[in-house]
Amino acid sequence: KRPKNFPPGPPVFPILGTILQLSLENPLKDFERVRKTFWREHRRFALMTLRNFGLGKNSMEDRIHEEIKHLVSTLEESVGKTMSPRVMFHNVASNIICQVLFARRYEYDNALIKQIVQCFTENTKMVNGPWAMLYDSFPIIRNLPLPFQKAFQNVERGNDRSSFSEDQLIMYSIDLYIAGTDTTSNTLLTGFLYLMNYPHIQEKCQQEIDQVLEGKDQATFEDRHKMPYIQAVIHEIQRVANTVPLSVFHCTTKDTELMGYSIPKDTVIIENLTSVLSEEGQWKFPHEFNPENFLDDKGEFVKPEAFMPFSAGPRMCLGEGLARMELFLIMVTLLHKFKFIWPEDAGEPDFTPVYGITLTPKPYDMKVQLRMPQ
Ligand code: HEM
Repeated sequence: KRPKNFPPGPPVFPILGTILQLSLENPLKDFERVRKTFWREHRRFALMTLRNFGLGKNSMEDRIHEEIKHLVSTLEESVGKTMSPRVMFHNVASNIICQVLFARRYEYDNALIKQIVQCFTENTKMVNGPWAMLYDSFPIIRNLPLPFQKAFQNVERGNDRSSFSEDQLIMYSIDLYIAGTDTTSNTLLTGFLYLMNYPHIQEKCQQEIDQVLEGKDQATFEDRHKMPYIQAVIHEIQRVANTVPLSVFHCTTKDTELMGYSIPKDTVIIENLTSVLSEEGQWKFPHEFNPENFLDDKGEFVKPEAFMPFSAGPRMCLGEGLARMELFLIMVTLLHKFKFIWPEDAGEPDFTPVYGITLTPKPYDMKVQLRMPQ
């Protein structure tokens, strides 16, 4: 039952609540429909300033460059061939966060890391998929042998159960590992999918990189201030990638008043980042891939307030600083060295992502060519 003075919303049915009004496969369109009808006034709240906790700067940059060297040699082995970048980008993001957490990296074909990446990839699709929604909505089914049990098994696999649940440190490390791997890798995958299919944008990036890096052997994060176009492209990639479309679900910890409405303690709050990142009126080209969304008339980089792929507020992504550094250094280094080509036999690109707690591009192949004599 809708509590007294609760914000307006779709009709609620006994027992079922609002579940019939959401597609279990991919509710993003339904949230958009519901937002248009009931939640327009809340937009202001979604436009709060981003806060960046960041991570130690120079040491981080060195770690990222160290990993990029492995990435570059993997790509060099693929020059002239077609390869699938999915596992590779997962490994890169995974190794960078592993360096932070455990001071070590894993070879890209390491069996343990392959298994972990596989488990987390499955879980990010399951966590807000149809079975998870049923799990959340109907506590009575939680002990039944239904497919959501697989998600719990995935988390437990390879760990000693008794110490696993007791050791908070392990939980923190896993949180950071998951948060730092799937997000960055899927953003990179989306980025290269678009750059291959918008070759003029890829070339324009390369021209700017060549100019700024002339005579230097590698990029620094500071170089971003001299690269407004690259900055715009990376931000536009993050905007269209919409990597964490519903952010992380929150919950009110006490009875809350919001714009005159009452929201009781323990209400689930879902942030619709999808709608902010493509909202008409906030973007010059809300529905296309166009770096102009982040450039002013003079070609200078500008960041509209509605750019919030890392969410907002006191619980916003604490890895934003690391993620932005990774995206910049990886994109710049790879575009400097290589040209990425959509294979002739790959057909029309499909930009529609696979829904989960993170959005993932459908698997694709890419062709790699060296740009400069090595
Ligand atoms: C492109 C990459 C990334 C995107 C789009 C992204 C996005 C997000 C979003 C939307 C949230 C939810 C914030 C909220 O609850 O309001 C979040 C939380 C979080 N992210 Fe990221 N993230 C990225 C990379 C990273 C990286 C590299 C790390 C590694 C340290 C990380 C660590 C975290 C953590 C620990 C949280 C939970 C914060 C909390 O609950 O207080 N993220 N991220």
